[in-house]
Amino acid sequence: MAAIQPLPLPTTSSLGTLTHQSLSVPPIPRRLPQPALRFRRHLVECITHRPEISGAGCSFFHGAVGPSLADWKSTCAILSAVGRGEVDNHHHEANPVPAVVNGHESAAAATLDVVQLPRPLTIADLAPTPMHGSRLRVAYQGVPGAYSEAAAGKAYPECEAIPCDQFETAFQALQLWIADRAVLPVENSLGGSIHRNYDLLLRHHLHIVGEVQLPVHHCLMALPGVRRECLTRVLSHPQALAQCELTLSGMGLNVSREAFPDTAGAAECVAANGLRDAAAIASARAAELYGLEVLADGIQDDPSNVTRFVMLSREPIIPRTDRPFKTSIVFAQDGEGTSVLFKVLSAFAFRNISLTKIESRPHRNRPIRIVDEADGGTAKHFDYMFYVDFQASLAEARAQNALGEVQEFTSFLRVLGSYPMDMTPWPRAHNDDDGADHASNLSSQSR
Ligand SMILES: O=C(O)C(=O)C[C@]1(C(=O)O)C=C[C@@H](O)C=C1
Repeated sequence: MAAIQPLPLPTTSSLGTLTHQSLSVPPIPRRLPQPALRFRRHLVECITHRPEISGAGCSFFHGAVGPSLADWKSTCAILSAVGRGEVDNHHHEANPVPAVVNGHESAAAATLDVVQLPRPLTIADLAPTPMHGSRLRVAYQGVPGAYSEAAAGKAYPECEAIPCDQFETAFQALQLWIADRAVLPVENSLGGSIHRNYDLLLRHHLHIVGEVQLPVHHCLMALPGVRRECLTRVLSHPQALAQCELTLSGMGLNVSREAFPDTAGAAECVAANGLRDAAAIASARAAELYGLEVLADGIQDDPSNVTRFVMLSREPIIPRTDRPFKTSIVFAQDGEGTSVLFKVLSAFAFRNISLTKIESRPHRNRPIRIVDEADGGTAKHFDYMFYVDFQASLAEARAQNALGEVQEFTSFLRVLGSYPMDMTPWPRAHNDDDGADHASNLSSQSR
């Protein structure tokens, strides 16, 4: 039987972040080990069995990262060493441990040179809760210091936050049991909807089990000692750049805007590359983590800037009626023009069910419908998928009746989840009601 060698972990600019590539596992032959499988086995083992990786002091799969850039880098060094087999690899060579995720043998077990016979299910296989430890593993997009990491911590206090390079990676990590939950942004009060996640929600069969609303408070940060006059560019997530556009222009900076996959990644880039002409827009925590100095605090165009995140799970929760619930659905219209939409919306209006959100996305399987076929099909209608959030629990008869009616008018209807509303009281900003105060406070901080 061939000995299984540890594989290097993926190297990206943000070491330790799950990448989309690292999750794609090719089809499994019956006997031959494959690099991707060995990597996945190694990755799964990192998460489940290796105290030096998953324990305290290592931030690879954790929300809790040491306070400084040095902590983060030493973590990366440990991980690279583990990847190269420099740390504790006797364990791998002599006695390969079957990779197990939540009580299931992972696909990596198929690499062993033995015939795999089906084994009977045990009670442990049926348990929906994690079997690997007490902490829930929550996938988010970005690197430590990203707002999404904070949202994961708000949604699941004490969780292990797993950084992922793309939204798609976070969906996959959950689907492949590498994570137990995912927390992903869907809309921002200034920037609007995060369309990519709406499309991904439709493509994956996961369930919304909750929501969190996170106040987003942006800082402009640069290397210590860099002055505002030296800046020629500002790096950040496009949403963050959009949320600060007016303020940035008002600050009189002559800077280009450069998009990054996440705000904390932009801060890390400024720090790691010693960029003295660049600033990043990110959280105060990112400034602290990557050793940057805050030049201006609270630069979002609206002091009560907030991003709404959804919490995803492989299993739905059972809807209840003892507290306010929201239900999210997606449907395709099945008829001409806007009358279908009118009928669908009236199903909710007649039952006094409030809608909290409506979003339309191109119907990817049928983006355009030709009408007027008799005349050679001149007129084209764009076809859409509609996403609607309404304020009721699926356990309520009025919600069930409304959906029954919606089904009559639509060709496709899916419930994405019925989940408790985030009812956390809104923290009132000290200068909430006075935009002028906000502006003057800003300029004094940024001097
Ligand atoms: O870049 C980050 O820090 C993120 O968590 C992503 C994200 C987003 O996708 O909207 C989340 C919250 C803020 O609205 C800005 C960016």
